[in-house]
Amino acid sequence: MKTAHDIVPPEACQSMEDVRLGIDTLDRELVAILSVRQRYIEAAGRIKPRKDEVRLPWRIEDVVAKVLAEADKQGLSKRIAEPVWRLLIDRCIDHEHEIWAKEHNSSKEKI
Ligand SMILES: C=C(O[C@@H]1C=C(C(=O)O)C=C[C@H]1O)C(=O)O
Repeated sequence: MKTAHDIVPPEACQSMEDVRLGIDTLDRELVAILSVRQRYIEAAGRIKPRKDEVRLPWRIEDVVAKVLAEADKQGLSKRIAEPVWRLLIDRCIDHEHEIWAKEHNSSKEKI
């Protein structure tokens, strides 16, 4: 399997095959990273004691601000980064709610 080390750098691409191989390779890495992010969300759902702490507006803004600062440093468009992260966080919070409910209902059953 090709890795990020084998692909043609974007500026050196000469064909759509080069471009698509680069994108498909990076997408696999993004999926791997996002699946680890999802596991941190699952840990949050397990650790947070209260349901009303699952969505914390101050932390959402903190995450987005850090992402936008990094996007600026690394040359990622804010017009791509901001909506992608806001949707990602929104879906992560839905997932965290599901985990929170499972974790907290099953611990009640044990009592
Ligand atoms: C993981 C957390 O829970 C939520 C999920 C967030 C995320 O996906 O980054 C950010 C804010 C939280 O409402 C957290 O509070 O840090």
